[in-house]
Amino acid sequence: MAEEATRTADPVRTAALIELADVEKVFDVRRRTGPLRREKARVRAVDGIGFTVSRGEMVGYIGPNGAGKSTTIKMLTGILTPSAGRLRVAGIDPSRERTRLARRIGVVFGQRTTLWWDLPLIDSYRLVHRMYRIPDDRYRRNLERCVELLDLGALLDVPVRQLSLGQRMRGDIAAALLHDPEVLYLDEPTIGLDVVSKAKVREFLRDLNAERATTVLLTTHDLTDIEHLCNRVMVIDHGRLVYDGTLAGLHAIAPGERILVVDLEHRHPPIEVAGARPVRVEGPRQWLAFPASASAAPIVAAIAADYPLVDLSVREPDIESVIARMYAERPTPP
Ligand SMILES: Nc1ncnc2c1ncn2[C@@H]1O[C@H](COP(=O)(O)OP(=O)(O)OP(=O)(O)O)[C@@H](O)[C@H]1O
Repeated sequence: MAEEATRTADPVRTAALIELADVEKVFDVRRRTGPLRREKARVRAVDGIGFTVSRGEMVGYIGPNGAGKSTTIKMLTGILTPSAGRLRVAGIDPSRERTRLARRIGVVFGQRTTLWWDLPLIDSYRLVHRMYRIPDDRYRRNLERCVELLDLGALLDVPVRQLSLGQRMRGDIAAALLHDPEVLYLDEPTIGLDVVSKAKVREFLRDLNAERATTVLLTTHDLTDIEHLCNRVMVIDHGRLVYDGTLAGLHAIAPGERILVVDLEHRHPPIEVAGARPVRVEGPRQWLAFPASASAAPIVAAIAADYPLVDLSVREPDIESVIARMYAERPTPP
């Protein structure tokens, strides 16, 4: 895994658009230690991270809650200044030249909107047009393209606060792209969206990357986002980069399990079938775990042959459990 983690620090990769070397971010905080007592403490949110991302890459940046993902993204946009280390985006030091960098990057936060809440969607785009001083023809071209591909036509005159979460997210993505950024940071872009909206957003991002070679750094708790979009994934834990490689490689390090949820006609003792183990029984519903790398088909066929099957579904392991398993298998860092 150490090899994987250093793979991208290769200086030969010259087309690096995002570069971090030994980057740290330390917060000084005051903690309550009693009714009237407060103590100074230091939180090392990012602890010596180094990686590079080349032009046109789509990279997943994942890790448990509090791992340091948002802090990294905030440093990459210039909102936060690193406590130590070197950081460049498109050759620019983000915290020193935040305004210049803003013309080269786009940012979308799934949990927050950058659109004007009370204004119709189109007015937000007009404001972005002026704020970024986007040439008129370029603005029109980009707007038309986003409206068509993100299906925004019927929404342009609707105040943002009346949009559904999925509509708002598509609106936010368009706003982040009107000035043709080279780098797009996406923080949980599919959180809370229904299956159709998720698919739409993913398809749009894939096309954007294919057509414009936009570099994308994506944080998400949804493994399917990574599966559909990223051939590289970086895992951060306690402020340190603990994995940098393919998603398949991550699964291989943390051989997870998938869960088969089986609905039978009636209550039944735990199902016995080769290749899966029963993990839970609740009335007529049973849960069986099987290796993520195995096919569900033979297990499903065997159950259908021997049990009164009504319905079934397969659940992917959530990213937290994949990562948790991965950590359980690796030695604790010094
Ligand atoms: N402004 C701040 N002041 C003090 N501590 C902070 C601040 N911002 C973040 N932290 C701390 O830094 C650590 C990393 O936080 P960060 O928000 O980067 O994690 P994250 O990986 O984005 O988590 P999540 O998935 O929950 O969003 C946490 O311990 C957090 O409490």
